[in-house]
Amino acid sequence: MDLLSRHLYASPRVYLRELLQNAVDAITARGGAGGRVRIETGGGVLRVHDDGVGLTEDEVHRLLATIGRSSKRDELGFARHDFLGQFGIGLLSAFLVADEIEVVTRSARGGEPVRWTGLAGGSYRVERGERDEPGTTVTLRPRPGSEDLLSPPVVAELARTYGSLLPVELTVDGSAVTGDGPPWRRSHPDPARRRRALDAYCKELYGFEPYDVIDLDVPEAGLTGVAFVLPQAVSPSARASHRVYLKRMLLAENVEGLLPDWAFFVRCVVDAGELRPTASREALYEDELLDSTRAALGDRLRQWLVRLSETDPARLRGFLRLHQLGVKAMALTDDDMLRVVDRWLEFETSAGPMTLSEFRRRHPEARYTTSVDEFRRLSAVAGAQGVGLVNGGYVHDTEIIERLPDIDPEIRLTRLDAAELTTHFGVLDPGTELALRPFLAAAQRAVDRLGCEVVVRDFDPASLPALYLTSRAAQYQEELSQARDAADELWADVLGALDNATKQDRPQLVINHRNPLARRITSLTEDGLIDLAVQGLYGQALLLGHHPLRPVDTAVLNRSFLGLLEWAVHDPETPQ
Ligand SMILES: Nc1ncnc2c1ncn2[C@@H]1O[C@H](COP(=O)(O)OP(=O)(O)OP(=O)(O)O)[C@@H](O)[C@H]1O
Repeated sequence: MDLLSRHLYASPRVYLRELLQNAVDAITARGGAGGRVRIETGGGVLRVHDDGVGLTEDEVHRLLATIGRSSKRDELGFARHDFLGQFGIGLLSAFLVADEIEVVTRSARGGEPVRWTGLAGGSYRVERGERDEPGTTVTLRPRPGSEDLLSPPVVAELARTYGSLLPVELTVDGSAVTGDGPPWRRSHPDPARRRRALDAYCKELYGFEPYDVIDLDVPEAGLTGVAFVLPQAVSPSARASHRVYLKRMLLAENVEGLLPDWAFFVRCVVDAGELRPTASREALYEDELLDSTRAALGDRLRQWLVRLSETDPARLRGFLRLHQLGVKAMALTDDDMLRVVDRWLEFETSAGPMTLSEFRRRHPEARYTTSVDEFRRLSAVAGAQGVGLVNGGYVHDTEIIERLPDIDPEIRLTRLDAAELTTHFGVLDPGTELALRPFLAAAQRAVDRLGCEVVVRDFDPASLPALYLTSRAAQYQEELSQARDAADELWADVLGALDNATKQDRPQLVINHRNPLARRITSLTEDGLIDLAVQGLYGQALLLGHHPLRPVDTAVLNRSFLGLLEWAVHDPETPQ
């Protein structure tokens, strides 16, 4: 008894739910229509009266006095469809708040009225009861310490919470608790007024005005309800929970797992006839039906979005601004969603914010980067060479871009290899090239030990003196050599063998011949100054491109900065 009554339920507040549930089931068993449940709180006791089917003395012994017995299962032990209860333990929850449960009942099938008194210790007695009409009255006297839970305001609140949508007439001390049933099933003169009523319902429940309201309907689960679209962005990792009624009795206000994980941008209220509760009635039982219901609800949200894209693009854009992460997550597995993203969601591109489909129209051979840094580094340069660049560095973006051929095999958006940009840069004419030979040799010496190669090219934007480019192969080389430094001997050997197998492909420092300062540097003749200037260009290109700085890079940057200062302020009288 202790195990069942104290360890199964999260809170003693459920006692009222269980009593209500039994009363409603008894009314259902009697044929349903016109049943009434009255709760009374006077005189320091709680009374729940129903005009349901009642119990004969025989049934009292069999059903009330035996834990785990229930009239609501069939011969094979399956829950009978129409009832809320099934486990035969619910009444015990009354022992959470009382030491004694009294049931006075008279069966609609005849026989004398009976009084059953159950004690928390496990014993019970059955006597003759007093009752004129068929039905049942359950009486609880609060255990010291539980008075509050049985007090009039708390009882009224609990009755409202659990029972306000029940299909019977329910009153607490004479005031009606039940009304017109689920708000989403009430009839309204026109859709606008219905929408206003549902907005108000959402506000009352969740405290927000919904961005939109989506009707839900999953016949196989006997489910109807509404999804309220949140008017504010939420973290996709926050588990969305929903208000679930089973056969119009509240199951819980925070049920998880009713919708697919990606649907974090809605809060739902649903009533389902066919979904099953766990024994504590605080969560949904994970079975195939819940699985398929979840999929069907996901489908419903998806259809809503696709429809919105066809009928109200402005509203869709507003929605996407709020909830793009959820939509992108959907697009990873869903083709329709991917089309919505392709057509409506703006990405960061070298031509400013733009949808992928629009961007592809303008740049049929566009490229994408897989990190924000790489995009920042190269978008201006790529843009100036006429190479369209999309930033695939934000959450889900690369995966989305790479999935585009699934909706159209013609789509060509390939990953940028920074080294390929140099193929768009102009080479110098042979005369200039020849004249620069001595400078190039000195420049190469200046950055040789930094593992980089110097070239001079002619490219836009002219304001950029130099650009540091790492090809993918060069990045791989760099990672390999860092791993080798950090690895122990065995792994260093293995990694070393790998290193030898790949061809040397070094990062490039591309000096821009179109930039006036860079051009003046290429005409320097003095070795010491070339050293400082080229290392300065190197450091500046690293910083500008947000490349990671190794200790050796920082040292070079320092050295060139101080050296150049020295040059700038040196006294022409003293030899350098
Ligand atoms: N108000 C009532 N009127 C008629 N019968 C009742 C009433 N309350 C309880 N019973 C009988 O007592 C049985 C046991 O009730 P109990 O609440 O323990 O379990 P249950 O409702 O069958 O299942 P669950 O544990 O899922 O609530 C019920 O199956 C029902 O036959």
